[in-house]
Amino acid sequence: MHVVVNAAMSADGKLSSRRREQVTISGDEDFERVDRLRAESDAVVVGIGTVLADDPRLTVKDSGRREQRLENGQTANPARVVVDSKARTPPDARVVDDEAETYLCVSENAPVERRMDLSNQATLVTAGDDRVDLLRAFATLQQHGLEQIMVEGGGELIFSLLDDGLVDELTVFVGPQLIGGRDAPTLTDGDGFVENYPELSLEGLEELDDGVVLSWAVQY
Ligand SMILES: NC(=O)C1=CN([C@@H]2O[C@H](COP(=O)(O)OP(=O)(O)OC[C@H]3O[C@@H](n4cnc5c(N)ncnc54)[C@H](OP(=O)(O)O)[C@@H]3O)[C@@H](O)[C@H]2O)C=CC1
Ligand SMILES: Nc1nc(O)c(N)c(N[C@@H]2O[C@H](COP(=O)(O)O)[C@@H](O)[C@H]2O)n1
Repeated sequence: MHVVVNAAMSADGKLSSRRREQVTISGDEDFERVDRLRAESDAVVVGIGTVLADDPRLTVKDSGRREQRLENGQTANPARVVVDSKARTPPDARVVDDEAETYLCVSENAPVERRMDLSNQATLVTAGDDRVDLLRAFATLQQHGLEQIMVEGGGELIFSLLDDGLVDELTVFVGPQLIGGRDAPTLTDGDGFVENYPELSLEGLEELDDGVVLSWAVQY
């Protein structure tokens, strides 16, 4: 399995504002790059915080790319994965519509009723008692044939994946705005590291739109 985290942050490292509403940070060229990356992936992963905040589709936008996937014997869109311990994904969320297959990673303690409600729309992967055990959940996703994984956020999930040593590459578009706010989500939230900080080795640097795309390999 190969895991790439891709996100867009403001020049001061924020993924969105303190209101936790979706903020457009990428420009057209970066959204094209993101669409290419989605089209090259077997699955696009987000946390439940992102689903509740953004109601994302996580589909490939360009029809030519979807057709190319079909010609390659793949589904038109990559699978979508939501990390959602308590099965809080709303049944009418776009991420569980019929545009693509969806996996919901839940914990053992997710209410049975909510799991039942969602089980017609998504494949449930149960891992962890109260919180999703990412190592186990990702191992199960791999058993389902999902090898090339793109994680889009948010900051809580990205931190945990780094903490568990699951991230191979980190790609960040740094956009030309400042968002600020001590409570605004950053690229890596969670508890934060106090030692054994993951180290990054710079692999690429590209000017796009009015910002820059930085690509790193993660070294544990
Ligand atoms: N600019 C960008 O590129 C992007 C921006 N965003 C922005 O980020 C914000 C959302 O980010 P955030 O609030 O951090 O939410 P996340 O999407 O990171 O989801 C976090 C939630 O995932 C659940 N979860 C389950 N298991 C784990 C685990 N092992 N580790 C971590 N989380 C786990 C938790 O909820 P529970 O316990 O209930 O399961 C947790 O609160 C929004 O404002 C959105 O707009 C999001 C993506 C990309
Ligand atoms: N790459 C990128 N740039 C931004 O400026 C963004 N705000 C995001 N957000 C991510 O994209 C998801 C929306 O996807 P759909 O367009 O609905 O398919 C959103 O939920 C964030 O994960 N990304």
